Amino acid sequence: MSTMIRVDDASMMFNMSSEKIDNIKEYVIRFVKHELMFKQFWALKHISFELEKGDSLGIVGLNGAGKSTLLKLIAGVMKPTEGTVYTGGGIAPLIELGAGFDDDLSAEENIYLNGAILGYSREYMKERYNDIIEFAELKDFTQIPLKNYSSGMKARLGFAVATMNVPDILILDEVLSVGDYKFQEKSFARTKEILNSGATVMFVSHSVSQVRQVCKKALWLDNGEMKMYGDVEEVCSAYETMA
Ligand SMILES: Nc1ncnc2c1ncn2[C@@H]1O[C@H](COP(=O)(O)OP(=O)(O)OP(=O)(O)O)[C@@H](O)[C@H]1O
Repeated sequence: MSTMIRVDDASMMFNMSSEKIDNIKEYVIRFVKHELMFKQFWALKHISFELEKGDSLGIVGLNGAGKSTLLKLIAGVMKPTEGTVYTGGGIAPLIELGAGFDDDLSAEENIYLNGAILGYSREYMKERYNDIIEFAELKDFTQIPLKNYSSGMKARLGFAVATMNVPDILILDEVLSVGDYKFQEKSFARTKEILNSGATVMFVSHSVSQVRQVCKKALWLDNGEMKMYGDVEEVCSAYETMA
């Protein structure tokens, strides 16, 4: 089996300003004078695990436990302060759906723009276009600027674009709770399809039942530390009774 994700003793530290500064001028003066006071905050501490092709890992934990931070390290959005993160394939990070969209452009323009950013040709995107619009259920809204979309419509478009291909690694941060009930079922089914095609999936959700349905393994994060890692049922039951 091939290793798709390897996290080796990764820790993430943020500098938090420890005093309240009300205006930018004072901030700049203090910055230049090296008078800014920072407090070190470790959002993740000594995280290690390894996932192979086809593995699915759910991450559970209370608010602020470090779940999204861990996904951002895997997606390459941030580098760990200490330790290493290895990924072995193309990643579809669904962290903030529609983050790459331009609100002044229509859905059609955004789809082609997104395709271009991801390196796909116009012809290729033309082939995928109808599938994307159909999946997002936006047939009657393709020419409207995204600023006039509801947040659910935007999220649907984001999910449809991000999952138009089966990636090697799929990263989902609370995205199966976007859209209405019907769309949630559809996006859930597509996630299962992607998993069944052999992708490696990392999934963050506050819904423990969704984690159980999607994942084989689970990681319980507690204040940035690995509280428990292993079989999804064991970790989720412990989390439900102890958290
Ligand atoms: N860019 C940042 N700068 C400073 N602190 C940050 C930054 N990003 C995250 N944090 C802090 O790191 C901690 C972990 O945040 P994170 O978003 O990973 O938690 P989470 O488990 O995903 O929480 P939630 O369930 O509420 O979404 C929090 O205390 C948060 O305030």
